[in-house]
Amino acid sequence: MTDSVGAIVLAGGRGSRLGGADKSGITIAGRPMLETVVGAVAAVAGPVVTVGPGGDTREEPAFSGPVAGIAAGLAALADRVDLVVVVACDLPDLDAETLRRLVAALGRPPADSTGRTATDSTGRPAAALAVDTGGRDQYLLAAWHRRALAARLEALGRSGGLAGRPVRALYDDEVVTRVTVGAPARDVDTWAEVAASGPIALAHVRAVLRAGLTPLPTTARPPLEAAGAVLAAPLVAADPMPREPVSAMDGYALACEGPWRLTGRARRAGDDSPAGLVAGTAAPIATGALVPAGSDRVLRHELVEVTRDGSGPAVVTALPRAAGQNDLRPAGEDWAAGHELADAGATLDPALTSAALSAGLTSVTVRGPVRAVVVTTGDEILPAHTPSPLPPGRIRDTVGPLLVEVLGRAGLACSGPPGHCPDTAEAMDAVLTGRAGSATSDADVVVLVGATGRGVADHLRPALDRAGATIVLDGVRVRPGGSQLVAALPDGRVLLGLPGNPLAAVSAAATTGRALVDALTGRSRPEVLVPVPGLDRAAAPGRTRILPARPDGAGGWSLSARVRTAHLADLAGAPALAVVPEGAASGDLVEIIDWI
Ligand SMILES: Nc1nc2c(c(=O)[nH]1)N[C@H]1C(S)=C(S)[C@@H](COP(=O)(O)OP(=O)(O)OC[C@H]3O[C@@H](n4cnc5c(N)ncnc54)[C@H](O)[C@@H]3O)O[C@H]1N2
Ligand code: MOO
Repeated sequence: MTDSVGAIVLAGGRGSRLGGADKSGITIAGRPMLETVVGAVAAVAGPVVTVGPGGDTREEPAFSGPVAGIAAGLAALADRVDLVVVVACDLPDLDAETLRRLVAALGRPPADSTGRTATDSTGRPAAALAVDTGGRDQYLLAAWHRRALAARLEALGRSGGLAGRPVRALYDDEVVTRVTVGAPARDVDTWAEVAASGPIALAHVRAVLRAGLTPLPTTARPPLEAAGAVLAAPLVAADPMPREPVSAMDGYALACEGPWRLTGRARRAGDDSPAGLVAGTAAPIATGALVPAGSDRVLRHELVEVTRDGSGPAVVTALPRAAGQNDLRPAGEDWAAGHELADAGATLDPALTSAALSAGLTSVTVRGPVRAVVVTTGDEILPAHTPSPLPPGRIRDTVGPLLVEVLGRAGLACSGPPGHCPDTAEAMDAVLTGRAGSATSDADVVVLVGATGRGVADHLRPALDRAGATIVLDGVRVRPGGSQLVAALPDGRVLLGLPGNPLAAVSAAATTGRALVDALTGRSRPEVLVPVPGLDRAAAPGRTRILPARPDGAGGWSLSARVRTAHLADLAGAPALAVVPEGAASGDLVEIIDWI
């Protein structure tokens, strides 16, 4: 009789080393890790129980750790099975064969002599535990005799409880056979490990860059000098708005009940007359003028009638429709001193810069603006203004000068015209070590166009190696722009490598360029999501597509189905790029990016 096998897949946890990301949703090699793991498990096990948010069951209490998760999974399996496979959801290389080996090892006496007491009277091990390539136990890749696992959990429950227990505790005092499974036991705990697993999903670019790059230092500057930068601390008003009681309209300042004798001195904006109003009197007042002491109301002149009766002062009477109206803006009507106008992460756009001035701030704490320089590569590239006829095989630079604008929209402030780097190792070394001129050495980010491929003329990767750079991102599962690259240079600059084809360069500048600014400045940025018809036809398997998007004149967007990447003609007249993930279906919302 063969033993029946069930499986517990742990898909909870806080992903603390992943910035709190949900591990099960992380895609490696184009596949969510959870899908890979469940696929492998389903090939060897009958009932499969996933434990975690959105799974079949959850640990009690939530986030109380893997041991509590395994207990919840076992309770859901009940006694339907003899053997239980226990796996974490973060094993992107797991395969069915590895699980079969673990299950098979349960039937044999332990291969290694643990010297511990057997709990199984047959002498078989209680559990078979995977060992990875580094010789480390992988506690969340194992097979168990169900009864042994149940007994072990019960024992742990009695001695200190299951919550927060390290998973290693399951194996203490058990007869465990270790099976060296090697590579399939690799787990993914950090974004660096995600990025090292080959081209990443476009959706992960932001998190990978945030984890792999150091934010720029903060500086305190007057608001106008910080325009375009990102707040590193909340923007807190120093002054109330308005600072003093002022009139919102041209009209009359009034004291107490009317009708009012018009005896007060007229007030203009900028007036600082100390004279007040006595009860029953009025004074003409301009928009923005300080309200005189003693007045408790302002009415715009459309709401009053002014009558002159003989030689006495004119009389101001409120019209019936003035009931309940008051055009006096008390101090602090819009905000009080100490009010938080914007959170850290907000961009000092012209509006927020202006608001900082309204709030009386003389200095704001910011990161950025990120300073960038564009360097094109390729011996075939001639300056954009080169007259015809061009020598055979040469082309004009059709993207460098325009990238400055695209990068600016993404939040990268480019200084000067693009530089050019010939296809030699020495020239590339000079760019990466800052010897290529002050523009490249002063920049926070060097944006390199071309040379991201692995062709005969591409010197970038060997040069990064020689420079001692750390590659943070090498390839994205996106078309166009798949070969893009981001590296941290030892001197603190960041290299953004854009693929050479012009449309790919623009597309990567608009998407990864934005994510790069987010990472370097802590910028927060909401995505713009819109419905787009015909999405299923636009989506492609295996990668995200970036397609030119045009307003359709009826409140929606239409996408270009086909794009050629060697020029920007297909982008002409398209103010946005649409990000169409693999598997996008009609009715889904897609992100659109205003690339220009
Ligand atoms: N064996 C493979 N070859 C290529 C692949 C691939 O997957 N396997 N991908 C292709 C794609 S897609 C792109 S994009 C490029 C990316 O390669 P590079 O970043 O190394 O780009 P270059 O080779 O330097 O240039 C590519 C193409 O673009 C033209 N170019 C470059 N700079 C400019 C410029 N400033 N203005 C106008 N045109 C420019 C250059 O002449 C090339 O024609 O790799 C493909 N190959
Ligand atoms: O980067 Mo290429 O399509 O992706 O032109």
